[in-house]
Amino acid sequence: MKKESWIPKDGVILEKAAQEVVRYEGSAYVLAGPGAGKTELLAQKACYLLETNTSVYPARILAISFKRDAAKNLKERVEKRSGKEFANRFVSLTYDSFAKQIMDRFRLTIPEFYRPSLEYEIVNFYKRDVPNLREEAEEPSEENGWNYYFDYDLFAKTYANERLPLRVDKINSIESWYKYQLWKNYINGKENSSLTFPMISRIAEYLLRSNPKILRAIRATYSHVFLDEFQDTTLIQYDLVRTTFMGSNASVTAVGDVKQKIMGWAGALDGVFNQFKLDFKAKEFEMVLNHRSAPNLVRIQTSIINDMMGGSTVITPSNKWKNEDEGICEIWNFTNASEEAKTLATEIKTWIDQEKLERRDVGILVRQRADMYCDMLINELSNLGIHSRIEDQWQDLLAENFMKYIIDVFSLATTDRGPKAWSRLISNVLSLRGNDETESYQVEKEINSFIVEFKKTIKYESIKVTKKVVEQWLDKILTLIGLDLIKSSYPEYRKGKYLERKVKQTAEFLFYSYEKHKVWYKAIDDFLGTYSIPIMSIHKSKGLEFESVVLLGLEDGAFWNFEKSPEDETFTFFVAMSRAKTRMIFTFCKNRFNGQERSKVNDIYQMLENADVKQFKWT
Ligand SMILES: Nc1ncnc2c1ncn2[C@@H]1O[C@H](COP(=O)(O)OP(=O)(O)OP(=O)(O)O)[C@@H](O)[C@H]1O
Repeated sequence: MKKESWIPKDGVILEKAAQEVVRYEGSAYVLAGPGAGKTELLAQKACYLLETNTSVYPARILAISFKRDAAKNLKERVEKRSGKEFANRFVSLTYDSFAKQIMDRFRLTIPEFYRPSLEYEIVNFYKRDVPNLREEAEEPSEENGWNYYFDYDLFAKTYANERLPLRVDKINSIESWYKYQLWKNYINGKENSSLTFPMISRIAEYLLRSNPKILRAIRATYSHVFLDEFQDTTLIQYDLVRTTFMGSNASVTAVGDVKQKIMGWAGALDGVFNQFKLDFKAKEFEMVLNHRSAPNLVRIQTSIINDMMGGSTVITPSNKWKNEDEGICEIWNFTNASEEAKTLATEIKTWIDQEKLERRDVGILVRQRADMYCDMLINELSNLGIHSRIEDQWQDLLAENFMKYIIDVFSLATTDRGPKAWSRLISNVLSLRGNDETESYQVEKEINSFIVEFKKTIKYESIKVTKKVVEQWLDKILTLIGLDLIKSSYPEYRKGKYLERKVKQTAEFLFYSYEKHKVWYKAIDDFLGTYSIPIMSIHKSKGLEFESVVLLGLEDGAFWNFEKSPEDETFTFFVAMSRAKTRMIFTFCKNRFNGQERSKVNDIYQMLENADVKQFKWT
């Protein structure tokens, strides 16, 4: 297709800056607030590049996101709009999987000291692991004049901040000595190495930097690179991107919102947009529309942005709304937590009934510990016949690459909603096996006869459904689809027992849903969360949106780190409040746990007051 004839997909109308970004050929960065359509812009740009052959065949486009479900969502949008064939050239990965794929693929070129064993374990390294490290290593004698007291927290955050190789001759402090020990122990200390993702990123970066041939090959693969949620990129992640693409022919487009930088605690790089601008000679674009939130919410968000950042940003709601005052934002004050739970449950039920909301249209967010903050609410909702669940574990599991096969086979065997699942499944299997449409008859026959049999098994009443039985069914489904192919097509499954572990977890969760409903078609929906109000931490809500949002516990206790990191915590609050399309409720509960105040988070309340957000006292 000619560039001039291309128009955005699905009837989407892009604002002027977004249209320019789609067609801009150089590297660029796009700053835009919540709901501006940053992710949507990347999907549209991918369609444009592929359909107009601006990304010249057979080059690929690489998109890097933070979360697995975000990467999957982006890929699906491109696939839906441009078709599988084009979408095959759109590679959508997380930072972690990008680094891991490079390391796994070129493992043998890594210098011995840093080369992990073929099978390795992925681990985390926290502050609490530092004492173990100290115990395991034989500490050097104290004659060197070093200060033997060091900050474990800082160490755990920065152990991989330096580029490899570590210089033995530069070991001049207890921290640098332990950094070296950590790499040595984790890589070579046991038969199988243990690696954290920051270590994997560092190894991948080192590998590319020291192997120009491999670097050239990777650069030749990608014509364009997209970086989503760029504000949260860490020093280590950025270093990998820079080594891979700075000075290459790839145009790199980074999108993000500095006001949603919520990974500061995890090392998000300050000033990363400026650094990117210099390194990639990138042009700045700014988008000013908010396609998500109702006008009154956009007004409040804008007031808060201007309080947070200074200046006088203007953000415009989209023109789909009828009135300027559409959108509710309120603070609800409670004295005790059981009243809070009862009131919220009753109100949520009213929203669902009167506004015909689906369960998934309501999002309940907490700063942390959803289990502790929401147990009463979960019970009260359940008393009213509304199921809710803490999404964190499901979110990651449902984004697994093998899940689509399992869900479609299961749905086809247990429900009557056939045609969509059927054509999706066949098309996914054909593409996994590298077959073309002419071979579809054979594949359809094979899968159909499996499903006919599977239906009988599932319906067979005397079968006692247990976790083990479900696990066996899942194994059979994956064997039908092609277990080896699944392993070879998705790099995360190539090594170790990760796939087995995830299949086991799927069986466990499916079984749990089955136990609740005792009929499979309901169990599948339950597993997918169709019947549940999602509850999650603000961090997990990044990139998501809901018709109505409740942020439960805008209190000192929940935002306990506010004094130490006011900026991070304010941005976190801002992420929460910008998830709402039409209703945003904050709650404060005086007697939660051992009593709550709002003095530490007073700045947030002040900003809400400045924006004329009203408070209500319920009890
Ligand atoms: N040009 C557009 N026209 C109409 N709707 C749009 C457009 N762009 C995005 N949207 C819709 O607006 C919502 C927000 O889009 P998206 O998630 O891409 O925003 P974002 O900038 O990534 O948001 P955030 O940073 O808050 O996560 C989505 O429902 C999306 O479908």
